Amino acid sequence: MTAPLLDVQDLRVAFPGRGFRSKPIEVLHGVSLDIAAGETLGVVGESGSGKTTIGRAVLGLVKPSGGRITFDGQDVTHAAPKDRRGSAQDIQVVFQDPYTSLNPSMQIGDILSEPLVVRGASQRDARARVRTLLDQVGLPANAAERLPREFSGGQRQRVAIARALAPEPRLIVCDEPVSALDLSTQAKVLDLFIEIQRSTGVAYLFVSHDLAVVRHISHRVSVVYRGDIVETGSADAVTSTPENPYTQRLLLAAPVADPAEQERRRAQRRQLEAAASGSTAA
Ligand SMILES: Nc1ncnc2c1ncn2[C@@H]1O[C@H](COP(=O)(O)OP(=O)(O)OP(=O)(O)O)[C@@H](O)[C@H]1O
Repeated sequence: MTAPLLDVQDLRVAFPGRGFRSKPIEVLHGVSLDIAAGETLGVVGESGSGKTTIGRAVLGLVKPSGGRITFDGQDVTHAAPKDRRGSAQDIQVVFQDPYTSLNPSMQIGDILSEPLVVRGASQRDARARVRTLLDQVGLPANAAERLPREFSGGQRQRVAIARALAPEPRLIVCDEPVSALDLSTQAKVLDLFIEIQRSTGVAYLFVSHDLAVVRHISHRVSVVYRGDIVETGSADAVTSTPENPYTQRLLLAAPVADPAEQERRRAQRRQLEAAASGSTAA
């Protein structure tokens, strides 16, 4: 078996407690996951379960208190982004909110070319790469001379995706990248992620609270509950016939169009909750 591109073993993260002399609060209690080159792992769970913290640890933005993160064979557990030799470029991010993640005073062309020029590309090469990137994410070439505010939410997210793609990463951490978009725009942006993966072979760590979204985009799915991964499997298995009671409840809580089906799920969920009361989900 080939080694995974990203290997996270027994990851623990603790944040400082609030009051003076209060103990650190552990929010990840030993999370293990791996992602192969070109694969999408969906990470799903309710708000506060620890999904974003997993992504931030992989990016080197929070310090693990235990465990090990290996990227392409290199131990990056304690390396801040600037100390990560090759992998600083190799792991990029797309955040949830395209309204705040782009510098409002910079033209799109500069947002996309700046990291390339910093890495030594000539202005001419950077401009050519910007044209390719805009085309890759379905934006017109003249977008380069415009400001973020001239674009819709979906288009801004396309710019954020182009920015992540600029250094030709091997992994993109996608943190709820479609949650701020309306449903039809969500579908288009998800399809764009899939198309980009087919053409570039990039892998995604795709964080979302929405099972339907992770089902659409992921090869495999890991379910996080209160800082632990309680189930990992193929996207199809986890999102249609989950084994873990917490995943079952998450699935039953997902909105469905048919009111009768909605009521059936509500009743099933009540049963599961009654059965789970007094025990843990894992
Ligand atoms: N910088 C921080 N300092 C202290 N506590 C934090 C910090 N970041 C996150 N937490 C806490 O860690 C836990 C997990 O948060 P995290 O943002 O990873 O969850 P999440 O599943 O991504 O939730 P959401 O979907 O709401 O973003 C939460 O209890 C949160 O309050």
